[in-house]
Amino acid sequence: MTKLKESVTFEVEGGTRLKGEITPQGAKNEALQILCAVLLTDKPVIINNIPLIRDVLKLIDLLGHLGVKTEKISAHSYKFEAKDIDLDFLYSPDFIKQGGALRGSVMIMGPLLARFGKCRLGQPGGDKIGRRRLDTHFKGFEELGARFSYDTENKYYNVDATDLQGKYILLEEASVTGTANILMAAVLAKGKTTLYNAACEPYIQQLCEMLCRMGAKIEGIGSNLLTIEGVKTLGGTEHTMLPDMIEIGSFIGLAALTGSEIRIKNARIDKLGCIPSTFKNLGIQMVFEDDDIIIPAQEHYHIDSFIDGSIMTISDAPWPGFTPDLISIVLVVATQAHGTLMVHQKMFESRLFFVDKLIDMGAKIILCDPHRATVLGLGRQQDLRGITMTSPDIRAGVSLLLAALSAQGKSTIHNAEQIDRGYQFIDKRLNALGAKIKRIEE
Ligand SMILES: CC(=O)N[C@H]1[C@@H](OP(=O)(O)OP(=O)(O)OC[C@H]2O[C@@H](n3ccc(=O)[nH]c3=O)[C@H](O)[C@@H]2O)O[C@H](CO)[C@@H](O)[C@@H]1O
Ligand SMILES: C=C(OP(=O)(O)O)C(=O)O
Repeated sequence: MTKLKESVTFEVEGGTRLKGEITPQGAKNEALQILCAVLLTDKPVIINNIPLIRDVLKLIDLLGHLGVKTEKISAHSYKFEAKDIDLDFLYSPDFIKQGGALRGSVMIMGPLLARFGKCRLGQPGGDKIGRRRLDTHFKGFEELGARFSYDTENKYYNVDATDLQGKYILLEEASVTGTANILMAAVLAKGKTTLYNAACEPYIQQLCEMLCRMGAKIEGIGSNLLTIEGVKTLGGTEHTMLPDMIEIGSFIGLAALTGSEIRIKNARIDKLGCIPSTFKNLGIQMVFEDDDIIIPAQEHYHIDSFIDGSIMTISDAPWPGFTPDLISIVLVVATQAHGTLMVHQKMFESRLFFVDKLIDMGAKIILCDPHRATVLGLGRQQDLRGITMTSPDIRAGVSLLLAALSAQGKSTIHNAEQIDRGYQFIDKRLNALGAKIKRIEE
């Protein structure tokens, strides 16, 4: 496995037009679910199109410590075999450290509970973007008959069960990782589980399809009502990750903000939901050719108004609404549009604070409150200027990178390892389009 550097800085020379083709990586959030699902069987599972990003590498490492055998088949394909699982590892300090390094680790709980009757976890990591409670996960496990306890002193979540029993569960929120976790527990529970208010992002749809290929019985895939008929065991399978829709949205934003012509290859346009139409609302032109998205070089783009003439608002919502993970990108793209945009980040309360850096770069943004920002587009009458900044989270980080690429002069982005959590070799791939990004690692 690639050795990960602790600290990464990007030095970016901005103001260059980019041109060329880029192929999106496999989806980060899907990969985290799919990798956890290998724990549900002792049979081999082959996974293709694995993005080689920080969070995924860390999860593969964690699975290895749990006893999952990993074999590299090719650059992005691995074979996993969870035959001899070492549950003692759950009680080691290393486990707490490794689990705490990413959000996705929380999804080992459902599979381990279902297959071995217990699991524990310290506070999972992930973006610091506001409160990220796990109540939905644990209430779901409890509904299936598990006992849950929280060790407040050591901050451990514990679950155990002798038998999981299917039932009707109404989730209190359509949590993405929560749905994945409860679903993975329910596939091996006795009898029928009905999950209502389930998340239905493409990540979850892909997980359901993988589980069905392993022998699970799931109906309602793609909806918020999943019906699961428990089975005794699951077998092996082969799974291929979808292209990362958040990367695709980021590349659409990159092309618009830098006035560049970019072709995004093999985008699985059928799986992008309202992402393309949301960027179209910002005035960004897109041509769909086969499964590629071509964004032509556009000097100017004009934000639409609503039909009644009122100011365009873009907000996040559970799927099929607009994903919260693209809100920061939409915001940065609006800084050079013509017109005004209200950005409403409903889910997370600390995800918009990075706008102070954009304001320092010359953007006109009013942060109305932690959830809402109004962007007054500069319409390229004034360029952003390069500055030194620190990336607070993955999506803010990539938004700052986009801003730096469009700005005049040099920008320095510290804490860029945050960007590496979700974007594979981003500097190399964008430099191949003509960007000037220098990676400094310590
Ligand atoms: C590893 C992974 O897959 N991470 C994704 C996952 O995180 P994760 O699964 O942790 O996020 P959740 O879906 O649980 O919830 C995210 C936030 O939205 C709130 N919430 C959620 C559902 C809802 O109907 N109403 C509501 O307000 C929650 O209270 C929470 O604050 O989903 C998030 C929401 O799409 C994404 O930003 C993350 O990239
Ligand atoms: C919030 C995100 O990731 P995580 O849930 O892994 O922190 C994200 O991918 O934008």
